[in-house]
Amino acid sequence: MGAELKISNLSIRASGREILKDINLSICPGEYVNIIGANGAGKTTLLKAAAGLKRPASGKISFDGQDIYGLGWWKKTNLQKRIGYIPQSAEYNSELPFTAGEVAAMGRVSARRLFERLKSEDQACVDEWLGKLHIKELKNQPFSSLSGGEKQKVLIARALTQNPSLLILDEPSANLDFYWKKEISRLVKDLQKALGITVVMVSHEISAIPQDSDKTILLREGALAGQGSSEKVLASEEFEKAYGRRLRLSDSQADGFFEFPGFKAED
Ligand SMILES: Nc1ncnc2c1ncn2[C@@H]1O[C@H](COP(=O)(O)OP(=O)(O)OP(=O)(O)O)[C@@H](O)[C@H]1O
Repeated sequence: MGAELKISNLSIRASGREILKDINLSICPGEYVNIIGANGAGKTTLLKAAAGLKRPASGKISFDGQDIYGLGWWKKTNLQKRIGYIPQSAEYNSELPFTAGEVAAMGRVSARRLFERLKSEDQACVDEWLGKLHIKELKNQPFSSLSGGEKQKVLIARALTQNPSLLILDEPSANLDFYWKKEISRLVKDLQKALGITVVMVSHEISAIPQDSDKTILLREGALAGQGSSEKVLASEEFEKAYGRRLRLSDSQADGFFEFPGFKAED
């Protein structure tokens, strides 16, 4: 079952600067939400705050009605176990000497106490997800030797073995080729449908936004510049202000994703 996320009057400061300004958002259980915005708009900061990793200067983030930053550390840590967070690829150390199976199994560690050995059912859970993501044959391969798309799948497996009710992904398609960009988004969309989990994904690629997403959120210079259906947000004046380019949606695409060729830049 997906989690509900409510963000009220959220402001975040760093180095004396306000990098998120008075953000108000409501994400319903089981929704698939895209976050877009130009470089530096505040997308990663928003995701980190939602994952319990960046304390607000003011405002509140509620996860299923619980104020994340109002909880004591024990309750907060337990709540965070229900959040699968996949950071930007630049933030994980791909040279770590682990196999793909070991990285995926890290998600199960959160279900156990520190230093407690994983049980056979944990291993079965890891195998199950590696199988569902079609990467079982990579289990004993060093993580560092995997391709970008394979690494992303392993990190998704790690998040899913945690059995999350909220999956947060920060540009999972970055540095991936055209095929993998869509493949990762399609995979996450299928998982959201099948498991009913809430998904919040930052994407720089319009072609990685599924047309049947529930909502797209546009950030500009740390502020909320738009939210609603993807069609509405991508065709909005606010989008033009954020990206300096106006897009007009033309025919929808047969494969269920927006395509750059599906947009026509207006002169
Ligand atoms: N710890 C910090 N100290 C100072 N400034 C920060 C800090 N963290 C983030 N910022 C600034 O806040 C702004 C938003 O950063 P953030 O990483 O959230 O943007 P983003 O929208 O995810 O960008 P990108 O698309 O480039 O990944 C940027 O200008 C960044 O330099």
